[in-house]
Amino acid sequence: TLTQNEMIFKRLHLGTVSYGADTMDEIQSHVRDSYSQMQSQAGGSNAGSTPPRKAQSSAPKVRKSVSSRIHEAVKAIVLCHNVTPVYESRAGVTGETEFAEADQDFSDENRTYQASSPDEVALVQWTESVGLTLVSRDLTSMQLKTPSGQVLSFCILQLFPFTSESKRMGIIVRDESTAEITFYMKGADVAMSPIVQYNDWLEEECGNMAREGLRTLVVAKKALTEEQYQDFESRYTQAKLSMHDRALKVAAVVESLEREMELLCLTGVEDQLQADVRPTLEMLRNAGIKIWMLTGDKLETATCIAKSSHLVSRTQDIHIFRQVTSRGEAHLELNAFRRKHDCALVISGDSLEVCLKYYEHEFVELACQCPAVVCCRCSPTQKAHIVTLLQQHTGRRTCAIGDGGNDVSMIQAADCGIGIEGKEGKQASLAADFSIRQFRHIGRLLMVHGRNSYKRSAALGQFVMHRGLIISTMQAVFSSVFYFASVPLYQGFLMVGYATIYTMFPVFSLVLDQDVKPEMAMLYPELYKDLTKGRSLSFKTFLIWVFISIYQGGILMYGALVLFESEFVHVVAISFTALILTELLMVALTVRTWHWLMVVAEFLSLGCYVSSLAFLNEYFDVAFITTVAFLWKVSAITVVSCLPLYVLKYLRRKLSPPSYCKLAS
Ligand SMILES: Nc1ncnc2c1ncn2[C@@H]1O[C@H](COP(=O)(O)OP(=O)(O)OP(=O)(O)O)[C@@H](O)[C@H]1O
Ligand SMILES: [Mg+2]
Repeated sequence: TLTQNEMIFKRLHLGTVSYGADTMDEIQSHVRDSYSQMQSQAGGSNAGSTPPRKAQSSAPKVRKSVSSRIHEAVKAIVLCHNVTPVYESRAGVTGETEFAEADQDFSDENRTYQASSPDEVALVQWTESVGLTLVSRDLTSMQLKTPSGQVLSFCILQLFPFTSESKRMGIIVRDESTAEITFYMKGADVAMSPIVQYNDWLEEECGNMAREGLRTLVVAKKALTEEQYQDFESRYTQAKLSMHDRALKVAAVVESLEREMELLCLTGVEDQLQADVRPTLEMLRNAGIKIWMLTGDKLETATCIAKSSHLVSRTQDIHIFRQVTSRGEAHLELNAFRRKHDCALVISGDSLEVCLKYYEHEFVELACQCPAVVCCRCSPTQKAHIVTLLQQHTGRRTCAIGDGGNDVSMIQAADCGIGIEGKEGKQASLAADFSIRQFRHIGRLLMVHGRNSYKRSAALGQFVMHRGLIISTMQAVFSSVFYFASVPLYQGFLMVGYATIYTMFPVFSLVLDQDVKPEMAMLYPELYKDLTKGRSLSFKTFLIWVFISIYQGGILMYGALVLFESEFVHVVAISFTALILTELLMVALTVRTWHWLMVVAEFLSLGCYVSSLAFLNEYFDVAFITTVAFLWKVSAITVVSCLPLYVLKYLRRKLSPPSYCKLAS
């Protein structure tokens, strides 16, 4: 999520030799050599009567040369994936798509690779750069092009797709020219190391690469004889047809194949940080947001990314939670961690599982005190689990940000899910509440839009309630004065007008209100801290508004009754006019920054009301409305209902100004 997902192949390690960016041309020449050799061999044997298969197997097998190992590794990388080359057909432009397909125009310049995993695309792109190109793929076959332009065809017999749980993927292919069947597999080191044959370098080299921030993948192969494959296939089909525990049985059959595989190579792919990740994380931290990084990556890679993104500052201590498997170990590790202070925590998914099983409460409590937490090798379900756990234990709001399919469950578990749309597809952004294109946009999303959304919804919600409650209070007072007679105070169009054109525009214009300028909100993320206390819309503010509504409703009604004129219509005229004015003034009181549309809305409402007086002679006595007595009575009542609030607001501003006011001054 923090990285661009634009992976670049950086390193290939074969156990004894390692190739970096500057030695890639060596690989290229090795690949070219081995294919030209094969071609000449094949050509020679074709002339004779020996089948090509024989010619190859008779090659010296004693100790594999570096060249052949490179060749094997590159071949494995180019075959073991789920990538499809796609051709931007130029014919498509002229409308001759069919022709282009029949033509099999595998030209290099209009080929792009498509896959759900950007890692795999990087690997296949790299093999293209060293000479072995994947030119086409369909459900059952793959075609490769060698440096000399020859096209090799492979039949895909089985494909075991990648899942975040298994952390590996496999494929069984048959070479069409030699009929050799090979099972290739690649995956995370934790998943692969129990599978491959004994070796003494894998773990160490993996760690070394990961510490540089590279994403590592282990590639292995296993040659299968025809009989072995047939046996496997029959068991596999049977397992797939079974009625009970199908997933388990299928997994068991596949596992039976994943044994003693020949380790071919270790690949390192670089994934750079996105733009502005550091300042964005900094901003979020200043805003009082606690950040947890949950990733499927290896511990070392994750730590490296956490450091380079300044999630953990350079000077900060990092506590790496050791691998634990039992209750006792977890207890010891937790105690060791408890003794450290102000120290970032890095923990792997498996250890986390154990800790949560036995010491859920203690662990969450300790982890919440950390300035930063990194959980690596998390499965998607674990990510979601952590989110729900934090919600339950801290009672805080959680926001989950993710960019891949493996983040969907976490995004859905969080109170607010944010998806980043990009190289890894749209799954995350489709599952999310908000979708952004880059991680850095989250700053503005929270600080500006989040702030406004919260403040405005709070203001609008409470105001709509106030508008309804004040008129109900007036009716209640009116009825009670007249011995609970069921006489409606306002009738017909007065009610309709009150709810619509007289008060609608100013109240709704509150959605344009903002307390802080966007630039200010971005510059001082500390302002966001106030919001996290949830004070804009709480029981307290609700009751305050209820109180205001009752006070104002009471004043308006009693005022009108005290200044009672001989006729009932006068009470209605005075109280209703005062009511409309009160509403408009209250909106003006609530507004923090005037937008020109708000001013328009206020005057529009007032204008509507005044002009409609001409038609309201059914309810009002028009002659009375134009008198001075009417005007002063209305003004007096309005002032009594609104002035105290203005005074209170003024005093509050002076005595305990909200933090944004301090900034503005
Ligand atoms: N296509 C693949 N084939 C084989 N192994 C893979 C493939 N993609 C990823 N892996 C391995 O599986 C591990 C877990 O992958 P997963 O997608 O769960 O997380 P991630 O992509 O590493 O991290 P993040 O959670 O940040 O997206 C990876 O670290 C990698 O080692
Ligand atoms: Mg991923």
